[in-house]
Amino acid sequence: MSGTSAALQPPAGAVKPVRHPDAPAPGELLGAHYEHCFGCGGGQSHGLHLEARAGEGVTVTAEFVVQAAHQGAPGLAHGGVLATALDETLGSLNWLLRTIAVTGRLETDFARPVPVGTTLHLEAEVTAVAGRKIYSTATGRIGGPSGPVAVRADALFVEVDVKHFVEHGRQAEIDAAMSDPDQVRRTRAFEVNP
Ligand SMILES: CCCCC/C=C\C/C=C\C/C=C\C/C=C\CCCC(=O)SCCNC(=O)CCNC(=O)[C@H](O)C(C)(C)COP(=O)(O)OP(=O)(O)OC[C@H]1O[C@@H](n2cnc3c(N)ncnc32)[C@H](O)[C@@H]1OP(=O)(O)O
Repeated sequence: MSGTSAALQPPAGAVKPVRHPDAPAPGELLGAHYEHCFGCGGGQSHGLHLEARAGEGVTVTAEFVVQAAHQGAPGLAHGGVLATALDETLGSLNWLLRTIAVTGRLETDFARPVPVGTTLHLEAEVTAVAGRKIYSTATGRIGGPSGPVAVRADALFVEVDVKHFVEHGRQAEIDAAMSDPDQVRRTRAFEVNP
């Protein structure tokens, strides 16, 4: 079962998501939203290095190879790391909406153990939008993109202003991000709403 809690049921009046006209084309790699992101950044040696790709509509696909640093039980991925992979994949959907949003709620099902060395094939889509609330769902499959579902999640992301990060982040990292032209360009790409 998944997505059963009332908090993840879109309210009456929710609408279908609209892909932003300047969204990356289907098939395009999205790249990291922040170099030091544990999910997608290249600057975290034990991070997930998850690579997400734009799909059709408001969908993405992503891959994550489970490393020894990601174990919970011997030779098996830690559930929290798998939840992170789902969260990161769901978060990358915001590239297609060109909206900055953070995870408010994430409900995860763990259906099969995931051994170290496995490639987790993820796919995610936005199912509904209600004001600042973005409803989405994701699956992670093993053994190939059409293999059995090992993990799945339903989520509610909440749209925020870039001020959210500037006000809450530690000053040293905020200063470094704001003085990095590439980071500023990437963040601005989200600020233009339809
Ligand atoms: C140039 C320097 C800047 C550098 C920035 C760098 C990059 C920026 C670009 C992109 C990065 C974007 C995101 C990161 C991407 C990927 C990482 C994966 C995603 C994450 O890992 S991200 C981290 C984990 N995440 C958090 O760190 C959030 C902590 N949290 C909060 O910051 C607040 O909690 C917030 C903002 C969520 C809401 O606060 P708020 O005050 O803005 O709004 P409010 O509470 O009014 O909620 C509005 C409506 O959402 C409903 N709602 C809220 N929460 C709910 C819940 N849990 N369940 C059910 N409904 C919920 C309310 O019920 C209401 O609904 P209604 O409108 O119907 O009343």
